[in-house]
Amino acid sequence: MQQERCSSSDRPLDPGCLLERDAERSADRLGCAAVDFPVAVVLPAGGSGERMGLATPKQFCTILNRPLISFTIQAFERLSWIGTVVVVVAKENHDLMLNIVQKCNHTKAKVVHGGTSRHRSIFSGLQAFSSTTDSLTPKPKVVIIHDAVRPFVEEDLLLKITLAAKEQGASGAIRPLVSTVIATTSEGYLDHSLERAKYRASEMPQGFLYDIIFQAYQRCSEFDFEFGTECLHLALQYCGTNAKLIEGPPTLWKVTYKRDLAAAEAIIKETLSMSACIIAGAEAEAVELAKALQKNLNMMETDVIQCAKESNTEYLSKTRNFIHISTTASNFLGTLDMAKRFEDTDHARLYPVVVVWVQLNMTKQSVDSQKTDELTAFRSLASEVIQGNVLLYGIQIDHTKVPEQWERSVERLTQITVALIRDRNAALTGQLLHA
Ligand SMILES: Nc1ccn([C@@H]2O[C@H](COP(=O)(O)OP(=O)(O)OP(=O)(O)O)[C@@H](O)[C@H]2O)c(=O)n1
Ligand SMILES: O=P(O)(O)OC[C@@H](O)[C@@H](O)[C@@H](O)CO
Repeated sequence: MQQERCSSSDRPLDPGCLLERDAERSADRLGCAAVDFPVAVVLPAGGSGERMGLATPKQFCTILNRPLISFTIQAFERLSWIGTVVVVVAKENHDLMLNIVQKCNHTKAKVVHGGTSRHRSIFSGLQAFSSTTDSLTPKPKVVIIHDAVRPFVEEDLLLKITLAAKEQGASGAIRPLVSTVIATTSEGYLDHSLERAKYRASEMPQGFLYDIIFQAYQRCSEFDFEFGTECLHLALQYCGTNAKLIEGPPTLWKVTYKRDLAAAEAIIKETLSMSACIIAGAEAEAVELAKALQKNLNMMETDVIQCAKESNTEYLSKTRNFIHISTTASNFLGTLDMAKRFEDTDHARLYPVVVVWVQLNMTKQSVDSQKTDELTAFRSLASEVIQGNVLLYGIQIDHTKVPEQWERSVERLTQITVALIRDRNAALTGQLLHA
């Protein structure tokens, strides 16, 4: 049954913004306790994404029907100790960005126009804050600068970056170099190589005392604005502030090429598929199937967080995958009720909620007309709830008292369920598959 997957210890760290975890909530409490000064964010998102090679700038490319930039904004917005998130976009993308803010309910976001380079965009973002205290966006004590195309940023790193910036004036995330850095001659030959162990890749987020980074941008040269790529350098060069460097997790990378977008989608889908809630009602056969399915899912590293008699949206903060087991067609109404309740909830708005209706056939005598009616009703419900970001799938499984047959059926049911949860493919919604 065991399916090859990275072990839970190898799994990418939870990007931190997909599911509220107890750890996340306690970290937020930690953040509130440790951060007793105003913190704001500037997300440069004014680029064109040339290296991605798509017509749409990469920050607006979608993952699970949602623009990449929305995942990044949410990674900050969900933290109560973070205030305004200034999003810096090209003028031509202003309305598009306002639409994303409205659709995804990014209540902390403030949209401003960027410049012809990343540094110019960042400076525009910093200028959105005002030094007058009664302003709607008063200047913060610490400002976090983070590329809008780095969607995976965890709270504990943000806390470290923020506290270090408060103490040292500047801080930045770093990662070990993967490739060795070399210098080339003008003819394209090797001039020399750097000792890789002595160097690190500068990543984001970076944190600054607002006054320091604002002053650095006021003093920097046109060359810096045009060709510079490192905010930490500006703080050192123009304010004499030496940034504290903090090593971050592997998920800090910047989405630059198409492969990065595919990797980001894979991480988000994997994170969303880590848990599920099984609702089985009270019928003995359904409860028996729920227990067998739970055992198999746990073996495939999908943690079953609850085998509930009835579902309610409180589980939505812990998982976005719900498996409803019914033994007769009439219980389809239970699935209908669940799917309708999840529609347009805050959670479904940000990530598609998967509802898998498992129909346990106790007899094979259901007449074809009943099956046809049922399938028609199921399909129309699926096409309705998908508008509210609920993906409704169906799987039939025939009950049998023959142990080997039953075990094989449950294994097939598990594999189909895991595939549906992991892939979240809209094309399969409304289908009644057979385990
Ligand atoms: N004039 C610019 C250029 C870049 N950025 C932002 O800075 C971040 C990192 O820059 P990069 O990865 O280089 O983005 P692009 O410039 O869009 O990519 P490319 O160089 O491939 O065109 C991105 O969020 C990008 O939108 C910006 O705000 N303003
Ligand atoms: O040069 P790009 O605009 O692709 O990316 C900017 C990166 O250089 C920057 O995000 C980090 O290196 C930290 O400064």
